[in-house]
Amino acid sequence: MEICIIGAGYVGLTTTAVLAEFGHTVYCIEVNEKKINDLKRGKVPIYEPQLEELLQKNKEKISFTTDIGESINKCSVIFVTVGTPSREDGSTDLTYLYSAFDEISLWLTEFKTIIIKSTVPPGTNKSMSEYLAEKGISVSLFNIVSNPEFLKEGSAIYDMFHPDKTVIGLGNDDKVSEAILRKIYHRLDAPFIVTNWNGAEMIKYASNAFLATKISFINEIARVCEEYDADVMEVANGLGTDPRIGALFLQAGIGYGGSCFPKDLQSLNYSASVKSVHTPILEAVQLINRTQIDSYIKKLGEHLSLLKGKKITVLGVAFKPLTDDIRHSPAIDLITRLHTLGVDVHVFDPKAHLPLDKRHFATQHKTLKSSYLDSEAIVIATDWPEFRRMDWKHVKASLKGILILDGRNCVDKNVVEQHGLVYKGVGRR
Ligand SMILES: NC(=O)c1ccc[n+]([C@@H]2O[C@H](COP(=O)([O-])OP(=O)(O)OC[C@H]3O[C@@H](n4cnc5c(N)ncnc54)[C@H](O)[C@@H]3O)[C@@H](O)[C@H]2O)c1
Ligand SMILES: O=c1ccn([C@@H]2O[C@H](COP(=O)(O)OP(=O)(O)O[C@H]3O[C@H](CO)[C@@H](O)[C@H](O)[C@H]3O)[C@@H](O)[C@H]2O)c(=O)[nH]1
Repeated sequence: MEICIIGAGYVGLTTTAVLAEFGHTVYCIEVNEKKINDLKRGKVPIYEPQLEELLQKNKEKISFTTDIGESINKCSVIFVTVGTPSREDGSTDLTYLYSAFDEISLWLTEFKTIIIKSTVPPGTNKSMSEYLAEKGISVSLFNIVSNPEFLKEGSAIYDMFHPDKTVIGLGNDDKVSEAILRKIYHRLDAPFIVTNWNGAEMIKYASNAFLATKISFINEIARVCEEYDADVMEVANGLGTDPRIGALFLQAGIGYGGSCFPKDLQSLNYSASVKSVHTPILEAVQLINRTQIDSYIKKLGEHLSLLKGKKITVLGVAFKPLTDDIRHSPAIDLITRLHTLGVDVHVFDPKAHLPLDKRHFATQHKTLKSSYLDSEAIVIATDWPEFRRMDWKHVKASLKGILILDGRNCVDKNVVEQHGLVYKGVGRR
């Protein structure tokens, strides 16, 4: 099939690569000219494992362009993958979605299936259908389908090839889109969950809210563990063996971040509140996450007695490993807090960089080893694989202090202690 993908971000580029691998011809349309020029030269603007290789492998089937009209004319299917960020009040900013629909509307002369992959609040697919109708476009010229995406950054390609389900939400009278979606995704071995527009939108928000709840739950349990000489890793292990609970997303740490959980929880909260639905669980999940860094700043203060003027190394800038994405990164929150307290902050991340407006908060090093030379303490803020297997002998010889504060519970406590260093984790004994 010939498919248009609007937006060349994490979701748009992954969808482009995977659908091309499935044999489709893909036109990836993006407003940012620099991104398109880079992509045309084979330069992928984000770091995501396997993405560059898969785009390169399928380059004959992929066109990158800023010209929406020319591409739409060739395609019967349009995926919309533009960003849907949060507004100040927690509501979702749908500006990019509306701008994409404004552009699509100019070229709707033949029937198209418009698939919204962006995460959008309940009611949005319906609103977009009405929006096109209000522009005078006949409803016989389009079907809108909600097809939320569940990939995780750092394993986006794998996740898109191996989803646990494909969710599609259809308009009331839509009898044709399910077959089209099944044809697009013919290579996937996963059940289809077919519901209405609002059902699909809610599945996406409920999924992210539930995952974030698991994380805040285990972080709260970690706080209690610390007071009772219990180890949250052992508790999570025991807890996760119950299949009704499940072992995943029970990793205690300095909190969740990223481009999805923070904004999607706020958005769901907002969608509920405008209908006067009280959501104490969602609020508690966010409160725990907002305050999770506090106790680790306190631990640093207790160990070093005075933080002001001390040299401390933070390992990690990205919100999670295997990505250069820094949106809502807890590592950056931590760096910001330490900078505000007068700490001389030094950082290292294998892929991510501090944003321009926060570059002066810390010295960012090009190598791991140079980042901790003469530091009083190391704080692990992102669980990159290279931090798990650090050369602890070298660390001990290079540090001025002895504290390793593992904000992701990702390094071996015993190995660290064997090297004469002091280990403190999250909810650890
Ligand atoms: N990042 C993830 O891991 C992930 C996973 C699942 C779902 N989602 C959801 O998918 C959506 C996209 O997320 P993302 O992280 O890929 O966003 P992103 O910000 O990385 O990419 C969006 C891209 O769309 C482009 N764009 C905006 N308006 C456009 C227009 N009118 N025409 C063409 N291009 C346009 C932007 O320039 C940008 O490059 C969001 O709703 C997000 O919540 C993201
Ligand atoms: O046990 C855990 C698991 C994750 N995290 C943190 O949670 C955040 C989010 O991690 P993850 O969910 O792995 O990455 P995302 O790429 O944000 O993916 C989430 O958000 C996407 C966008 O909606 C969804 O598609 C995915 O299904 C959903 O997992 C990161 O800061 C992680 O460090 C923890 O603290 N403990």
